[in-house]
Amino acid sequence: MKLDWETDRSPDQCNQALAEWFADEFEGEPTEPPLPGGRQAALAALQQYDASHYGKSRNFLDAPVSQLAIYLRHGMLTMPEVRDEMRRRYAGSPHVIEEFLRQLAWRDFFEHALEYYGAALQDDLEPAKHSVPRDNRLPTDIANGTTGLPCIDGMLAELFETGYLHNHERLWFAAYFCHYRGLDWKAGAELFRQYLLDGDWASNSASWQWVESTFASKPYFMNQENIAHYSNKRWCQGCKVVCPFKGSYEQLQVKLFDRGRAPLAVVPGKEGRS
Ligand SMILES: Cc1cc2nc3c(=O)[nH]c(=O)nc-3n(C[C@H](O)[C@H](O)[C@H](O)COP(=O)(O)OP(=O)(O)OC[C@H]3O[C@@H](n4cnc5c(N)ncnc54)[C@H](O)[C@@H]3O)c2cc1C
Repeated sequence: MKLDWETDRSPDQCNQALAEWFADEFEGEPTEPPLPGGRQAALAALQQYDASHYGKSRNFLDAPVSQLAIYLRHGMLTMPEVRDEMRRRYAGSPHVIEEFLRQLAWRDFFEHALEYYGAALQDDLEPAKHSVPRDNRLPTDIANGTTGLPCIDGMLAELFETGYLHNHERLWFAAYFCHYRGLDWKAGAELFRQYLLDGDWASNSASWQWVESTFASKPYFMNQENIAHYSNKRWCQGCKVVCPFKGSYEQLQVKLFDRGRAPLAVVPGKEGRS
């Protein structure tokens, strides 16, 4: 079937064509994507994105990020195009886009990792740098977004409804999944691939392994202070639950990793690559 997305089909016709094309692949009615698809929309998003405050603000949920990963993931933009456009636009002040290009380089590195490791990237690349066992199920409270923790359920609702999560939310959720729930990163990575519009095999699996410490020298985890600060207290204000993330990094390290076994050189990851 030939699909000409950019020219002769209305959104309704595109949805209809998709529904027929992927009839056995999804449940429910087709829905409008949160971002317009296609090459023209991708180029417009690239041209409109103001990266001048990216370095200082990217870790904050309220700060505008580019959302270009969705277009990169689906081949609507290439990494060299994004890099060159940013370099051209910020030629007079290259330091402004240093952090943006660094993140793009991570994406490039993860694609090389996938090329190098192949299917092995979907399995532990190294032993975890802790000795806490993992359970490979996806618990129903997570699958349904009903864990009872407002922040985690908020992130899950956002994932399910929009197909997007900010990088910091991805890190927090992955740390919750692996370290606070003791679950296998592969089940979490599968959940992300299922719902993220930019879900892929390279950045997704490599990032989950980075959080778990099977592709990094230490596990990444966060505390409540970190979530409250970078989310501008989005969920913490008025939160009534007993917060599992409350405590210093030193206290949480003991709680998460020192369960009667000697931890393997665990160092608290405050920000790391996030
Ligand atoms: C657990 C976990 C799972 C992830 N899964 C995916 C995934 O399936 N697909 C995906 O594309 N990215 C994934 N990422 C990386 C990152 O979170 C997204 O690329 C980014 O949040 C996409 O939003 P954006 O385009 O607005 O990014 P921006 O912050 O605007 O960044 C610009 C571009 O740089 C690249 N980039 C930014 N942050 C990262 C990062 N931490 N690692 C690698 N590249 C980065 C992306 O290509 C992004 O489009 C994951 C990160 C984590 C922690």
